[in-house]
Amino acid sequence: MQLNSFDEWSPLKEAIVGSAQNYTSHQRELSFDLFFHDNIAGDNSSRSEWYYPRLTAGTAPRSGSQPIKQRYVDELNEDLEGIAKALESLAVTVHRPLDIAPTTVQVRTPAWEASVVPPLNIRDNTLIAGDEIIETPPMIRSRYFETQFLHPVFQEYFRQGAAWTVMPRPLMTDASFDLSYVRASTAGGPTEPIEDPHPSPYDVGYEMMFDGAQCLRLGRDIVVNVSTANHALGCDWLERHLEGRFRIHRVHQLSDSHIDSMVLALRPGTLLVRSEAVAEKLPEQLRRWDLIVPPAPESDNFPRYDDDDLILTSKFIDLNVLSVSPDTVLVNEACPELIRELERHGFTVVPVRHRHRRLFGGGFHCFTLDTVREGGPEDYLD
Ligand SMILES: NC(=[NH2+])NCCC[C@H](N)C(=O)O
Repeated sequence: MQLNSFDEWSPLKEAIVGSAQNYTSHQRELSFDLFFHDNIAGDNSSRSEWYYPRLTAGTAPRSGSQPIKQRYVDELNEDLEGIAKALESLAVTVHRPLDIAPTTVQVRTPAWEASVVPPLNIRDNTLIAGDEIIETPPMIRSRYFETQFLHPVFQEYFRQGAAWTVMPRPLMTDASFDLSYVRASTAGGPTEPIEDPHPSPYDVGYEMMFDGAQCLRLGRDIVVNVSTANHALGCDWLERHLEGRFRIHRVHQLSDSHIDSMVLALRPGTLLVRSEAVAEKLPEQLRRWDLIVPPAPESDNFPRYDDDDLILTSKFIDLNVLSVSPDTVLVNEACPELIRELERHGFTVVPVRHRHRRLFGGGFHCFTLDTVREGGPEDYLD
């Protein structure tokens, strides 16, 4: 089918589901620590205090490769199969990425090298803007070529007529990163400092670094979270590139980067939000929509982990639901409060198992990329 995805809720026809095959480790280095700063270093607004492994007291290394227990990877892959099956049972055609090779693959550029991670949170590095695939410039070095694992699928959409664009790639030296957000957000919580950036002959100042998951798509409007100078450059690019086709609405520091555990659009006129405070930061037209604010998740929603298991998301990660239609939503079965709340608002909930979302940085919305939905470039903000 032709690529067509303008919103987050209209009837879903085709989607890609990420893969965790051969996920063996996280590589802790500057770009990883910066990206997950709010989770691994801690900030009171998003970090859970429940049995949070203490990095300084525990055995977790502060830099280098940190192995992930095979059991978690196996269970994650089982859950990913379950997500794919659930979508297929709802008549959605599911595509899967290429698997990465079982031996550790390294990426090397003139400026640095990093070990590659599998294409799991595929929402992050691609934005589908209507009939166009836009590969976004990553913020984590190990994800630099992640979209290549999606190329067999992208090539097929290209053959069917899709536009396909790659945003400019950063040199991504330490000096490329705007550290102001993480430096400011360390106030008030137990924190660990970000390593000092090292100079490189390839320094060019702040560069464009931006994830597709910073965007909330609403027909002809796209709401974009901008928290750093890197994001602002990415958003400038997007605005110029999409001019005349989409309207961009910036929100300032709604989260560290991704928007999809803060606010999700479930149907025209209805938003699922983490809190009332989140809703206040949204563009004015959206503040008139109905808000669903579910009760904060309970600690027993999550597995208990060891001190050397890195936790990469906040406790709000299960807000990261995937809409299959304006009245049907895929929700983590471990989240009874959220399920009840959505049912109370008239949604049909399809409960699906996903155990280790806090270890792998994403929920159902992050793990998927919706490539074909029925909706078009409607104006929902009028
Ligand atoms: N597209 C994504 N990977 N989204 C995940 C965002 C998770 C968010 N940082 C949280 O901790 O709640």
